[in-house]
Amino acid sequence: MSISVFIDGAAGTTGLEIRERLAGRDRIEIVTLPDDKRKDAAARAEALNDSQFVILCLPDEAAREAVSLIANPHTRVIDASTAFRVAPDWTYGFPELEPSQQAAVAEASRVSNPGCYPTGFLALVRPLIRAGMIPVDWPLTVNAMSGYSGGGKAMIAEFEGADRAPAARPYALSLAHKHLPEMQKHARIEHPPIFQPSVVNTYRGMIVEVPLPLHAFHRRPSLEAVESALRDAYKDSPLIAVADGDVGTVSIEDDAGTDRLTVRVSGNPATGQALLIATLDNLGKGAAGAAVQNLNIMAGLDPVAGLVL
Ligand SMILES: NC(=O)C1=CN([C@@H]2O[C@H](COP(=O)(O)OP(=O)(O)OC[C@H]3O[C@@H](n4cnc5c(N)ncnc54)[C@H](OP(=O)(O)O)[C@@H]3O)[C@@H](O)[C@H]2O)C=CC1
Ligand SMILES: CC(=O)N[C@@H](CCC(=O)OP(=O)(O)O)C(=O)O
Repeated sequence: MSISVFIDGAAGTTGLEIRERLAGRDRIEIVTLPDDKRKDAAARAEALNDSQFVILCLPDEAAREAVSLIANPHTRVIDASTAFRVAPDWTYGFPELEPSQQAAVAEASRVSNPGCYPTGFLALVRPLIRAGMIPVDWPLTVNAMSGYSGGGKAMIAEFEGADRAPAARPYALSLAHKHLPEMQKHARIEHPPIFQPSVVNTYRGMIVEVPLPLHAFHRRPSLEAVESALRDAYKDSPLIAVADGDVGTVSIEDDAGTDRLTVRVSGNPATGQALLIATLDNLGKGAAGAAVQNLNIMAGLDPVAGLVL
């Protein structure tokens, strides 16, 4: 028996990537609307209510509208937007985040797909906070860079249309990026981190970095202990891996074009300063890959079916 999956926003950057991952899959019937109906509220309401699963790849306001159009208890929703990521009645769709999270996603009716930057940040810090290595009241900082597809169709047009697109553009300089509430809530920390991203002139890929002064933590964990805790957290994960050996060089292309996320632990043992680094694809584990992983889990299918490993 197959499942029906309506992709609302299927013509957008994330929607197209989800379609690619679902195309040709057994047991999945993809529902999309013709171009002249894709913003028609009545047509969307019908597809939203007739499908077993819907994946929303829309701006926040349109995602909220889509959820309000669902008038039955059967349709299960995965929302790729920021709209519901800290909503108490939604399940956060990061199956690797906690030992119980995959089971929670499997049962859920409403799943919020994580933001791309929080995916990197949480993969780096949540196991260390859970293990008591990073104190919950520590003022964490995060620096990151993203390919320009992270800003959707509008930013793609901006970078690809410009005579001279910037090589790198730091932003969110007022330290109020929309991902802060999500980072704080799901890391389970007392203060939002200082988060300062940059968009760079490449289509896809991300690097997320968290520096840690291990010498200042009351337990003074070693670099080896930090790496071991992260390795333990992801030992059974098909998508998240902790890199072996010397970190060497890191590039934004490392996991671009895949649904993987790689964690690296670097630093200076003499000073007790660590640098945690995650690479991922903003459109892979940062968006479409995660949405398809959540769909697979909710539908009782192989969690990584259709993903690029
Ligand atoms: N890009 C990324 O790396 C990531 C994106 N996300 C999130 O995923 C969501 C989609 O982002 P992204 O794909 O980048 O954005 P895009 O702008 O590329 O695509 C959004 C799509 O939604 C359509 N749309 C807008 N309003 C409506 C409406 N009322 N009804 C139906 N369709 C509508 C747009 O139509 P039109 O084509 O006419 O503009 C467009 O096709 C956003 O919430 C974003 O924050 C999450 C993680 C990463
Ligand atoms: C480069 C760029 O602009 N990136 C986006 C985040 C992309 C993402 O994670 O999407 P959500 O909007 O769903 O959270 C930004 O910083 O707003």
